[in-house]
Amino acid sequence: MAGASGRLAWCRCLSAVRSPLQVVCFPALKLHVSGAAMRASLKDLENAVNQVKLLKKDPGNEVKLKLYALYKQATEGPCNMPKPGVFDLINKAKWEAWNALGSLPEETARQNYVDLVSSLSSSSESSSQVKPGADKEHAGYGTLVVTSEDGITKIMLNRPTRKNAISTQMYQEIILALKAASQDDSAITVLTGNGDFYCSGNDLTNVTDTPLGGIEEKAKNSTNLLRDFVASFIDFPKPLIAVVNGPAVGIAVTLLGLFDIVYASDRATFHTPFSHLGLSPEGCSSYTFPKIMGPTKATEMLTFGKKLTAREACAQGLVTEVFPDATFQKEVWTRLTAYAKLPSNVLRISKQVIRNREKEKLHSVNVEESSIIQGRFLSEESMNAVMNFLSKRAKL
Ligand SMILES: CCCCCCCCCCC/C=C/C(=O)SCCNC(=O)CCNC(=O)[C@H](O)C(C)(C)COP(=O)(O)OP(=O)(O)OC[C@H]1O[C@@H](n2cnc3c(N)ncnc32)[C@H](O)[C@@H]1OP(=O)(O)O
Repeated sequence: MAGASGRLAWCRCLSAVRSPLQVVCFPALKLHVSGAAMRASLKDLENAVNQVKLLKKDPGNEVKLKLYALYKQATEGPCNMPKPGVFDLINKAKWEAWNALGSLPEETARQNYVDLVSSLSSSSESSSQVKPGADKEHAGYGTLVVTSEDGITKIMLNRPTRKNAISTQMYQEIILALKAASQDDSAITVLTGNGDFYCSGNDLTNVTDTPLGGIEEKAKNSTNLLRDFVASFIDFPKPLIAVVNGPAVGIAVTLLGLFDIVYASDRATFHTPFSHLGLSPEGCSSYTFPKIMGPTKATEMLTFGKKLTAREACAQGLVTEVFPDATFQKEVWTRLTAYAKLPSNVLRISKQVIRNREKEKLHSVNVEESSIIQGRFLSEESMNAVMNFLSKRAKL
């Protein structure tokens, strides 16, 4: 176990390996209006920030630094940070890019940011499958696209450039989207991913923003969030269907045991590398997986990280049916549209008859797994594994 000071150093180290694009992609928009005469509006800036997330091609470090600097200048004004030390290469590069903008007015920085993103977007076709402005789209989500149509509420994970990794914001938004879907008039609810992945699991950079209370508080907050997140799947009252459009990793796989139907493209794979990350099973998988596939197959997956193809996952009962990737979307949505025409009350009732007697057990498993994983977050094994991942992806 690392000591408290070791943990603090570790957190600082993690912050240092964030790439500029990451900072540009996931800023909490702390905007303040600084004048009436603006060209690009605050909304334009927000839209541009969202557009960056959909860029298909990595724009390269130079452009990422430029975006970072313009965003900081547009939202906070001239560089106000002490210069990082010589060995803090990434933060130093970011500081230099921001500082180089001198006293450039915030409005100009905002306009330059919007122009730069617009030029990048026109040269890089968006990888989104989302039809912008689809009229049944629910507004207000930053990491999801939620639509309701033909009796189906579709919750689409929408961070394709991060393989739909689940950031803290995405955990919170999924909880909200499930709550809303449980109360809307759709008959069924679908979870799927935008782009080539279904979901790459927990966003491993979730650990980098450590609160004042330190890593212990972070682990406690994260565990509470994880527990509430999983509970919202356990409690979901109507048929919940996973449309697994590509590879699934970690918590995106374990949760499948709580879905009512799982349809997968034959391109999908199912991988839970918990031991490699020093983590223990979550999402009630320590209970649902042995029930679904038997304890030995569950152990191969959850303890030894064996990756399954879609057909293997189907043979083991984790997946309901596998479709060829070329016809996956068409076949699945045709099927689901027909299912959603069934009377919605009886769909709810049937789900509850099938699932309710397990609910109490699932909640107690969730609480137990969350408490065990809280200890794992703080373990050296887990910290080292996350550090390795983040160091490898730091490109500066
Ligand atoms: C102490 C507090 C802790 C807070 C925790 C919150 C509570 C919940 C915890 C739940 C327990 C854990 C559950 C899990 O889900 S464990 C599994 C986590 N996921 C992974 O280990 C996958 C990691 N990613 C990969 O292995 C590969 O990226 C992947 C196979 C998914 C794709 O490989 P590919 O080569 O096709 O693509 P890239 O690697 O180039 O990926 C593109 C960019 O996306 C970034 N990426 C991908 N996955 C993640 C991820 N999970 N987290 C963060 N970022 C991710 C990747 O780094 C690339 O970014 P860059 O272009 O900037 O390099």
